[in-house]
Order: sequence, then structure tokens, then C-alpha cells
Amino acid sequence: MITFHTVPDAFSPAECSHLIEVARAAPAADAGLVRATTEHNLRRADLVWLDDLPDTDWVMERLIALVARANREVFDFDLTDFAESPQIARYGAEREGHFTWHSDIGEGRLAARRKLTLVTQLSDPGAYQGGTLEVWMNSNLATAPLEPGTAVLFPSFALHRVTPVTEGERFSFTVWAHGAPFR
Ligand SMILES: O=C(O)CCC(=O)C(=O)O
Ligand SMILES: [Fe+2]
Repeated sequence: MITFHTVPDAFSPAECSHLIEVARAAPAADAGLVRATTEHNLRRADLVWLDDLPDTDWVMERLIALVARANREVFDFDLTDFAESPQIARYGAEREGHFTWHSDIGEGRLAARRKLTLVTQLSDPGAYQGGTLEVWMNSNLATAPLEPGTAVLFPSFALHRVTPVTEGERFSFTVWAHGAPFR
């Protein structure tokens, strides 16, 4: 199985900047993990949920099309729904924003049904240092491309992390597709 599937230009640079601005304007919640625990050594990020942002129907439509196509062409998972709001995360250097090694499949009612993860880079690579998204699969460690608007998709069970941001800030956009748990 490939480490991740890349979709260049999933969003245009203008769309990425727009999403960052809309997220900035919204009140952020501190990033909790699955089951709403807040363990800052695991993850330090500010989160905004797409469902709370105005005029973002077009984003969900885009995501549905991207996931449907990638699933048809690459993954062939049994996906049934998008049970959780997509999330815009900001990792800032002021507290070394990061997310340590984890799998997105958790024990919560919704997290247990996550099957496919899609992460889109929103920030220009010049806006930050560190903050690389790494995915580990099949003895391969792969680093997600940095271009804003590039999406990577991987099975939600794959281990991945975001290394600490040491300068500036990085915004990313994550959505999960759900279905009956793997068996
Ligand atoms: O920000 C990223 O690149 C990854 C986010 C992530 O792993 C998550 O929200 O589960
Ligand atoms: Fe994750």
C-alpha cells in the first residue's frame, strides 16, 4: 500500500488564503484529542471547525469530490459518510505547535469509524519553519508536499505526525471519511 496519495491543486492558492482568513476571524478552540482530552505534549494547535464558518458549502462539495475520486482510484474502502466537521488547525511557533505520532482512529463513537484522512496544506511554505507532516506506512516515512492547496490522503490507521513549528505559523485543513470499522 502506498504511504499516501497526493492530489496537487485540490484547492487554489487564493482558496487557501481565503480559508486561512476565515479561520483567523473565527474564535479557535484549543486542540483536544479524540475523547476531548487535552494533553499538550501530544498536540498543540488551535482548531476551528468548518461547520462553524460561514459560506463554506463549496469546501465540503470539493472535499466530497476529492475523497470520492481518490477512493475510487486508489483506496477502495467502504466509506459511507463524513460524520465529523472538517477542521482547520493552526500550529504556531509561539508554543511550538505540533502533533506527535498518532493514528486518527480512536475509541470515540465517531473516531472509531474514521477510515480515510485527507490533509490539505493551506500555508505558504515560506510562512513557517518545521511543521512538516510525516506519514509512516509499510516501513516508509514520507513527508507531505508543502505547496498550499496540495492534499494528501492516507488510511486513518496510518501513524503520522506534525513536527514542531519553530518559526511563523502553519495552517492545515483535515477531514475524515467514515464507514464501518475495518475488519
Ligand atoms: O495538520 C496536519 O497536517 C495533520 C493533522 C492531523 O493529523 C489530525 O488532525 O489528525
Ligand atoms: Fe491525524
